[in-house]
Formats: sequence, C-alpha cells, structure tokens
Amino acid sequence: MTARFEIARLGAQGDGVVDIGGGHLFIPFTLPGEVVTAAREKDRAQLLAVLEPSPERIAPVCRHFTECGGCAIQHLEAGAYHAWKRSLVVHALKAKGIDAPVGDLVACAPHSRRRAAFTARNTETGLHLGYNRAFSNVLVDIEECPVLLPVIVEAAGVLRHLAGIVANTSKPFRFLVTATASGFDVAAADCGKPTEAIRRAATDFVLKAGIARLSIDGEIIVEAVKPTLTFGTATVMPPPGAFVQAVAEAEAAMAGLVIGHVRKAKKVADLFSGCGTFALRLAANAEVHAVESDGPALAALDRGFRFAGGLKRVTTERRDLDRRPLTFKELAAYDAVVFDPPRAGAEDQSKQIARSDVPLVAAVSCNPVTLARDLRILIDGGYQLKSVTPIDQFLWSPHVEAVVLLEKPKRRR
Ligand SMILES: C[S@@+](CC[C@H](N)C(=O)[O-])C[C@H]1O[C@@H](n2cnc3c(N)ncnc32)[C@H](O)[C@@H]1O
Repeated sequence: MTARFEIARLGAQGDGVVDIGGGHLFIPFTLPGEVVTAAREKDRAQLLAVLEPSPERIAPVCRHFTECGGCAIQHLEAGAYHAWKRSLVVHALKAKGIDAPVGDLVACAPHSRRRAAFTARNTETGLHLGYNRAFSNVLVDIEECPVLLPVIVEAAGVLRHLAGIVANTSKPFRFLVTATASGFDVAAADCGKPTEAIRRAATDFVLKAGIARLSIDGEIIVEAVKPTLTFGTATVMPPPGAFVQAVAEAEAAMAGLVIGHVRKAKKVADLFSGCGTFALRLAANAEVHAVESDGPALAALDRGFRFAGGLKRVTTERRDLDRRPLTFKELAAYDAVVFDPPRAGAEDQSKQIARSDVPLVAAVSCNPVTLARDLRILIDGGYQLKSVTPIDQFLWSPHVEAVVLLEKPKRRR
C-alpha cells in the first residue's frame, strides 16, 4: 500500500520510524521530520519519494548506497550522524536505568577499514564479490567502497579472480579479506571442498599476485608471507579467520582508553583476549593473564609475547568464559580486569566480577544492549561508572563500540 508518511525519529538500525496505530513502521533511507511516500509491507516500507527533505539530508558518498546492504546511513550530515550513533549507547544505558555521562563519539575516517567480510558467488554471469543487498541474497559487486582501505578496493579484481578459483559451489560463500602489514590475509569459508587442481591454481595465483596467505575453512592452502599485525611492541601472526578489530585507528583508540585506566595495575586479567590486541599492549606495564576460547588465537598471542622482548610476563588460558567464567575468588589475584566479549556480552562473567573486589574494570563492547545489561550487574555489585566512550568503528552502519571504565571503592573494614 502506497501512502504518505512523516518520519518521527531514527531507529536503532538507522531506518526512519513512523509511529502508527500503536506500532512502528520502519522506512530505510529517511530522516526525522521528513515527509515521504513509501510502499508499505507489514512493519517496513520502501521509500518511493522524499516530498519534504530534512535540512540534515546530504548526498551519499557511495554510488552503491541504498543498493548495497553494507551501509545504512550515509544520507545524514556528520554532526547529526555522530549524535545519533552516540545516542544508541545513551538509550541502551537508560533502558537499564543507567544515567551516565556518555562522552563524545570517537569518529571513524572513511577509507580506513582493514577487514572486509565479503560474500562471493559463482553464477552464470561470472563470479560476483561484494556485499549482500539489505534483506536479500543478491550481491552488489564492489567497484567502489568509501569505507574500506583503498588498497582493498583497488585489489577487487585480483580478489574476485581468487574467489573464482576457490569457488567449488554455486552457493554464496564467505570471503574475508584482512589487509595486514605483510599483505592480504584471505580466509574463504563454505566455498566447497578444494580439489587438488583448485589448490594448485590458487597457490600459483596467490604467489603471483603477492597475497600473503589463503585459507579455506581454516586450512592454510598457501602462505607466501606470514600475515602480521602489531600490538604495541609485539608482532602477531593471527590464525586464519581469527577475530581482528576492523579499523586500526579504532583499535588504537580503544586500547588507549583501556591502558590509561589500568596504568597503575600490576596484574591484569584480559578476558576474551583474542590474539592479544589489549594483552600485548598492557604487558608493557603489567603482568597479564589472557583468557580466550579460541586456541589458535591464544597460541598466536603467546608467540607474539615470546618474540617481543621487554614485556612483563603474559600467561594464557583457553577457557569458555560463558560456561566457566573466572570466579570472584580467582579474580582476587588481579588489580584490574579488561573484558571484550562478542555481541552476546558477558553476563555470567560480569556476575563474578560484580562479586569481586577488583578495583579497576575496563569493559569493551560491540553491542550497547548487552553492554548495558552487564554494566547493570557491575553497578549493582558496587562498581562506579567513571566514563563511557562510544567509538564509531563501523562507519555508516548501525553498529557502535564502547569502552566503559569502572572502579570499585575499597570496602571499609
Ligand atoms: C570482540 S572479540 C575481542 C578480541 C580481542 N579482545 C580483540 O580486541 O581483538 C571477542 C573474543 O571473544 C572470544 N570468545 C567468544 N566466545 C567466547 C567464550 N565463550 N569464552 C571465551 N572467549 C570467547 C572470541 O574468540 C574473540 O576472540
């Protein structure tokens, strides 16, 4: 049904929201105050025309915008966009009764993302490599992308060719590209079992194209050069497909906040440590115990520590922190805890931290909703919130990171 709507506000996914009949209607690519026509289907509507544009509306920088599902909100001027991103954290905290001062958003520059999670698909019209359209399996081939590092976009042809070589399925598959200090680390997944011929052709191509490494479903097919990342003074070789912060500058901003907060700590527990993004930086000043469920990531962290030199002791422990969080008794050994869980957050771990007397806690999060739930647990356990900093690691998307610093005053005896 086509109708005229007035947009009330921006929703958490970056869509314009219309309050209608006691419910909500979401219209992508619209802005608060705008009057639009749109074709409604259940609780979503497709924008047809903007009749009265917002003064904050700007021209998107990418020609794929609205087609490609990668970006939700390029049509809002920078100041209002930053305010909206920050508000996602403010609202999530408020929903849990946390009325904390939230700092300014740490902005993200265009052309800075070093990790691209592409989808690839072999079709009758050739190999397509790009991002899915929103709510669809249709791929938008990447010819330009103002979010990614230019070196990735410039290599689109080479990467597409490699995806074509490894594709042993007609289904869409994942093609993760990370620009590392020593070249591209490419991790393909679900592209079908590689035959001997595929392995040989892929190896030849990777060596000729100067790509650092290719893995398929976690198996290294060819490693011309070891892909490396630098965390402080340590050099780490991340295992295929391991977690890596998507933007180096956002990672540095998060690490700076965390390190500043725990600088007086002598023993730090780094929970959900990954390959050592925080642990290996923290070890310049403190002994660190890094805990993580991904064994190869921990092995990479450990090797990075051993070859770095000049760091305080770093120990590692493979552990599922959802099933077996560090208990409040175990936490008594530390004077600071850093935790950076996946989107689901760290509910059970937070319950243990809340019961502990660890004086300094730094919570890093990629999901304000689970972060707010976990902070509520910590605050109810006696922690005081010192600062909240939202970080825009995923430019023009609805995702926002945050670093929250907390302290627990010493108990009176
Ligand atoms: C958001 S990443 C952060 C990694 C690291 N702190 C960094 O900045 O690179 C979350 C990490 O938690 C790990 N992880 C996920 N579920 C876990 C669990 N149940 N127990 C322990 N670690 C887990 C993942 O392997 C991943 O390395």
